[in-house]
Amino acid sequence: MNTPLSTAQPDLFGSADVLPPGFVFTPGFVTPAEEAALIALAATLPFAEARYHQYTARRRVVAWGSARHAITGDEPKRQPLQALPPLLQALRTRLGTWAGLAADEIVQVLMSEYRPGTPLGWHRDAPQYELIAGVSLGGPARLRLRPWPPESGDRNEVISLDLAPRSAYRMSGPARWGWQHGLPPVPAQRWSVTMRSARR
Ligand SMILES: O=C(O)CCC(=O)C(=O)O
Ligand SMILES: [Fe+2]
Repeated sequence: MNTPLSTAQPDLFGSADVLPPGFVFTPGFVTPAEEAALIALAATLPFAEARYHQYTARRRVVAWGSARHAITGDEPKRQPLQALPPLLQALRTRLGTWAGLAADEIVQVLMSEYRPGTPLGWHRDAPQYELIAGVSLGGPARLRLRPWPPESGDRNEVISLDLAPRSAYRMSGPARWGWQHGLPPVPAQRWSVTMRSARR
């Protein structure tokens, strides 16, 4: 059956044919043991709320990367990439390989913590970045995507994708530049690790 994007049904979540071009999703990218180790690492990190454009985001983040590549320039706990913990260095190499990047092309690593009930508002990532790749840990989340700018498509055309724990996603091309994304409030504690290359 041919299901239009605007009425994507729950049983189609994760199906590649309903995702925007340039969006790649894969379940089971990390093992439960790797996930547990990353969550244990998170417990040691100095998460803080970050200003995101004009508002303070409710998720808390830790960022590694040069000042030039900070999302907004005012993340409270930004650290150099050389200070990236070994577990995240290994993930940077693996996620980069999966996303088609050399590890050194990834100029920013962001770990985010979403306490239960925390949303992430509609946005496109800052334009100084090109490719975005992320891994989900802990609780589930539903990623929503809508065309951007609005006149480029049907504004009611919202695609939802369940981001299962341990899955990975990658956004480039149209999915990255021609769509916004956001998360409705998460039902349970969740972490994500997102990585970005510099805009070419
Ligand atoms: O938590 C996620 O997987 C999404 C994060 C995101 O969209 C971002 O950091 O820009
Ligand atoms: Fe984003």
